[in-house]
Order: sequence, then structure tokens, then C-alpha cells
Amino acid sequence: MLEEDMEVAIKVVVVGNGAVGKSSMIQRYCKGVFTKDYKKTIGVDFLERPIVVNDEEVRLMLWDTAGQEEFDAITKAYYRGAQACVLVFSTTDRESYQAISSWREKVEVEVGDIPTVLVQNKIDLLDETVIKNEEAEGLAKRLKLRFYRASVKEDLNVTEVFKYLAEKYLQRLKQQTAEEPEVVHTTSNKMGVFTTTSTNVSHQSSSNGHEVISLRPNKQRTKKTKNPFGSCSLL
Ligand SMILES: Nc1nc2c(ncn2[C@@H]2O[C@H](COP(=O)(O)OP(=O)(O)OP(=O)(O)O)[C@@H](O)[C@H]2O)c(=O)[nH]1
Repeated sequence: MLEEDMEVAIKVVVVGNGAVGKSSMIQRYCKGVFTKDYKKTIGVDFLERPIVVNDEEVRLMLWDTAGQEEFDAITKAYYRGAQACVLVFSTTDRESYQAISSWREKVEVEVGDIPTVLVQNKIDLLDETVIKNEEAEGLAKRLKLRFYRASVKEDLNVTEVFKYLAEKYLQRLKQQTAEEPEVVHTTSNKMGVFTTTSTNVSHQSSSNGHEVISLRPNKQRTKKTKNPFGSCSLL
């Protein structure tokens, strides 16, 4: 167990070329909806969803970054403090597949090696695929990443992606805590990107610079989480 009665918040960045389905994935996961309209993300959006992983309460904070290079300067700033990453490409867009390594580098430069997953979205459009299965699997192997084929439209494998990342993150966190229990200390200003105003928040940083935001229990909030989408909010 992590510290009892603490809730861990994990900042997850979702990155990849424009129109691969990043916003749709986050909307699907946090709100349970899918829209056919394409609305280009300007800069960064953010939604959250609480989940329970191995009996731990975890709050996933999902950062939706713009895929267009014109927004690179803005989005890079938001990678800082990220604790997990989803790299997305589309079944019908070869360029988005070819760009994956460079997206990974952009994130790594800012935050180092964090739990990361590779997602091929839009597999409902497999008839129109421009990427062979072996190619996608080869990429995952080269990058040493868990690989999911998903369809946000059909709600295939979306939950699994985020569950995997949360598990992987908690696993690393426990390893670090077990190896170096004395280095968990409180910081006050590192996580400026989290705009929560709760007085029950404490920020912690572990030895490798990964950030842990622990939210002390807020009875009102934890009691009304029966609907997993109920407490999603767009900031
Ligand atoms: N067929 C199909 N279409 C999808 C799927 N996921 C997303 N789309 C569509 O793809 C288009 C782009 O989706 P977005 O979620 O806006 O893409 P994005 O990656 O956030 O794009 P940027 O904001 O430009 O970075 C929209 O028209 C979505 O409806 C899917 O699984 N299958």
C-alpha cells in the first residue's frame, strides 16, 4: 500500500500528430462520448477521471496536447511534470505513424523515461489501413513499449490503455519508495501546472524527479464517485 488514506494523482500526456484521435480518446474515457466532428485542439486541454487500481484510488489527469507543430512551444511546457504518456497514431495516417519516435523524444527531453504506451487508433477503419501489422508491432518492439490497437469510436481498448499506465506508474512508485523511502519529501511549487485550489493537497517529489500529488481524502468527493464520468471536469 502507498500511504493510507492518500489519493495519488497521475499526470498523463496524450501526444501524436493532429487528427489521430487524442481529444476523442480523452473525451471517451472521461465522459463516455464520441463525436464525429473534428475540432483542432489549440494548445492544451485537460480532463480528469478517478479510478481504482489494485485497491488504490488514483486520479488520472489527462492532458490533451495539440498535434500541430505550430503549437509545439506551448505543448512542450505542459509535458513537464508528466508521469505517464500515451503516444497515438492513426490507422489511416502513415505520417502519424512515422512521427511517433519524434513525439517520444519530445516528451523524453522534458520528463525523461516515464511509463509510456503506444496506441494505434481508428482500427474500425482497418479496411483503409496504410500501416501493416508487422510495422506497428515492430515499432513497439524497437521502442520497447506496450502496444494497443484501439478504436475510440467503437470504445475498444481505451480503458485498458489508461489502466495499464496507472498500474505501471504505481508499480514504479512502489519500487522507488521501497528502495529509497527517505527521499520522499514535500515540495511546494514544482507542480504549478496543477491548478487545484484544494487545501488538502500535498505535493511530493521522488528521487528521480517524478512528481506525486497526494490529495488527502475529501469525503464529499469520494462518496459520490459511483458514476465514473460524474466528476470529470474540463478546466
Ligand atoms: N473512425 C474513427 N474516427 C475517429 C476515431 N477516433 C477519432 N476519430 C475522428 O478523428 C477526427 C480527429 O479526432 P480528434 O480527437 O479531434 O484528433 P486529435 O488527435 O485530438 O487532433 P488535434 O487536436 O488536431 O491534435 C475526429 O473527426 C474524430 O471523430 C476512431 O477510433 N475511429
